[in-house]
Amino acid sequence: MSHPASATAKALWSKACPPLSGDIRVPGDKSVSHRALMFGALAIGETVVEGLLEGEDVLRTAAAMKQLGASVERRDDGTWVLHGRGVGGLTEPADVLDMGNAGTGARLLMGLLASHPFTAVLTGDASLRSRPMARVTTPLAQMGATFTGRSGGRLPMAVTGTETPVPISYTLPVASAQVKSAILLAGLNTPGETTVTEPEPTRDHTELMLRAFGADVRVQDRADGSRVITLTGQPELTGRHIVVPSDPSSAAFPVAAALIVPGSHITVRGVGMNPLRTGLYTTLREMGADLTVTNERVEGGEPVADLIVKQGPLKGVSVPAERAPSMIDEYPILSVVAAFASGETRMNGLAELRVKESDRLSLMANGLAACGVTVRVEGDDLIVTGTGTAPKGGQNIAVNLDHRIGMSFLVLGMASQEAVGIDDESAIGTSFPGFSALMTGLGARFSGMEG
Ligand SMILES: O=C(O)C1=C[C@@H](OP(=O)(O)O)[C@@H](O)[C@H](O)C1
Ligand SMILES: C=C(OP(=O)(O)O)C(=O)O
Repeated sequence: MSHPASATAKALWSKACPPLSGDIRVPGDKSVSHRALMFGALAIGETVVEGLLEGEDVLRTAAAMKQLGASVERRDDGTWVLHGRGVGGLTEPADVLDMGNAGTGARLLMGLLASHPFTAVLTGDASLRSRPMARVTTPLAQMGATFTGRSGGRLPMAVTGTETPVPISYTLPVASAQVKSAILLAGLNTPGETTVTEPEPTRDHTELMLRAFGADVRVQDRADGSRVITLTGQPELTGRHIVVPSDPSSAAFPVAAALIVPGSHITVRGVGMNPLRTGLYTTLREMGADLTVTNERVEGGEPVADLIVKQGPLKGVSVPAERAPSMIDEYPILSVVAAFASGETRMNGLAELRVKESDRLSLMANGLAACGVTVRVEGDDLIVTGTGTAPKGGQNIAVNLDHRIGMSFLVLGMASQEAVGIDDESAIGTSFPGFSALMTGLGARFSGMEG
């Protein structure tokens, strides 16, 4: 589905640039930031969040938690302070909750609301209003919540939580941390044990952070690779200090740029290295990338490391479908890197890419083809064949309200023969505020005009 650009749309062009160099840090992790705000709003006492991502998606979650009765303030030093309502203590919002572009914000919030006995209405931008919500409403309805949305289970949607939620045991039909988290968040205000079984492990920030706040969350890894997560309902969550690591999904863009712009050498500091998030980095190393993971440490309970990246020759690889959950948001930028590698890169099992902020599978395939890259889609697989040389470029791409599509094509332009443009730079602010300034600081040549 195509969406018109936002009202604040601003075009941006990217052209071939000199070698990138510099020592940078990217903004905080989006997944961790959403959860820090939601759990802080449910905890008793004060929660202080350092390094919160101040991107549009997360700011929408902050606003929603305020509308639901929590105290959420930003201090002048950039830390965020919450005083929560206690589990089950959220209150009916006086107005619609507008979650903007954020699938994570909307779906996790639907989980929270499912076990609070009042009605709230959720909406979002044209992209979020086109995304499927049945994946969360189906299990949450089993717990007792009622949903009245548009056809196809889409936003705007009224969520009426139940006063008497029942715990469920649910097996995810798709690998989705958002669905898993929505059920666990509903389970917080539900008596008894709520259990989610995931066929393949997905990012576990909800489990880790809930435990840190004081909940009883048990995780069992089964021999067949599946994982069973059990939450004991109605815990008392206690406010805590959270340090948000830099987002590995954002770091992917400067890392990719440094791999393809000739002569580049950069360092990206303090990147989150949760093993359920690092599939891209595994893949890049298999492609022969000169990528060193160094200074591994634990900061604020999360593994982080510095990444040292140098440009060099890359070769095509086959990325197994089982790796998708650990790099689901990184396929757009991987497909750009693949366009500069020698030979075929086959990215297997990307059905979920079709229901992100846009149909990322089609947008990347069509945009890369327009830029002169040999690319095809077979079923749910994306296959990019590179020649080890720079693609032509020379296109203006409609990003369709999708930040990752926008950043991916700007990175492509940094090393292609002709400039590459995007129609809407503002979309990038959902996950990576300051992207353009940070990349320009490394050496990127971005401008409002073609050429
Ligand atoms: O739980 C999360 O924070 C996220 C889960 C993923 O979505 P799915 O659960 O739909 O795979 C990912 O694409 C999204 O950016 C963030
Ligand atoms: C898919 C993404 O986010 P969300 O689902 O939260 O909109 C993303 O950030 O790439």
